[in-house]
Amino acid sequence: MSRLIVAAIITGPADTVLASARAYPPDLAGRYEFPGGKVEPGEDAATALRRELAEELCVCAQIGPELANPDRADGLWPILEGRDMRVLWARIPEGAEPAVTAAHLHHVWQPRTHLADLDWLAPDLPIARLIARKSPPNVP
Ligand SMILES: Nc1nc2c([nH]c(=O)n2[C@H]2C[C@H](O)[C@@H](COP(=O)(O)OP(=O)(O)OP(=O)(O)O)O2)c(=O)[nH]1
Repeated sequence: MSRLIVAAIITGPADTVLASARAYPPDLAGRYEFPGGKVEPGEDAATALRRELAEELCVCAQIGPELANPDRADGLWPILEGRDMRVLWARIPEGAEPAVTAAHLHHVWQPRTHLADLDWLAPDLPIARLIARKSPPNVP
């Protein structure tokens, strides 16, 4: 069975959200995604996401509630290669700038209401559109 992917909606200053341009594979390079990765066996979604954000962005994130897919009872989002993705809101310390590591070419803090204007991985566009219409929750 293919592994679940978890990804973060990281909120930033002035009502922005972090979008990360993938570095690989070549056919996806430069397209934006929500940073995250595969859930390892034995991890829950929040633990996996904290680990992925520490590894890929070198940030210590607080993980908040899920942004469930309104069209599916399990709340998961269908993504590439027939996989499913769980999407969670997240926050990083004020002033922290995510590092660019091997996974990404760069990151942008995109105004939330214009999130869908970026060139997202195709499965992420409906997620970006929903975020643009939603007020972010409080992430303690
Ligand atoms: N992280 C992330 N992956 C996404 C998103 N949308 C989407 O279709 N995907 C797909 C792309 C990849 O096929 C898969 C994630 O794999 P990955 O390669 O980023 O995961 P990883 O960091 O754990 O893997 P690895 O390269 O270290 O082995 O999910 C998204 O918003 N964020």
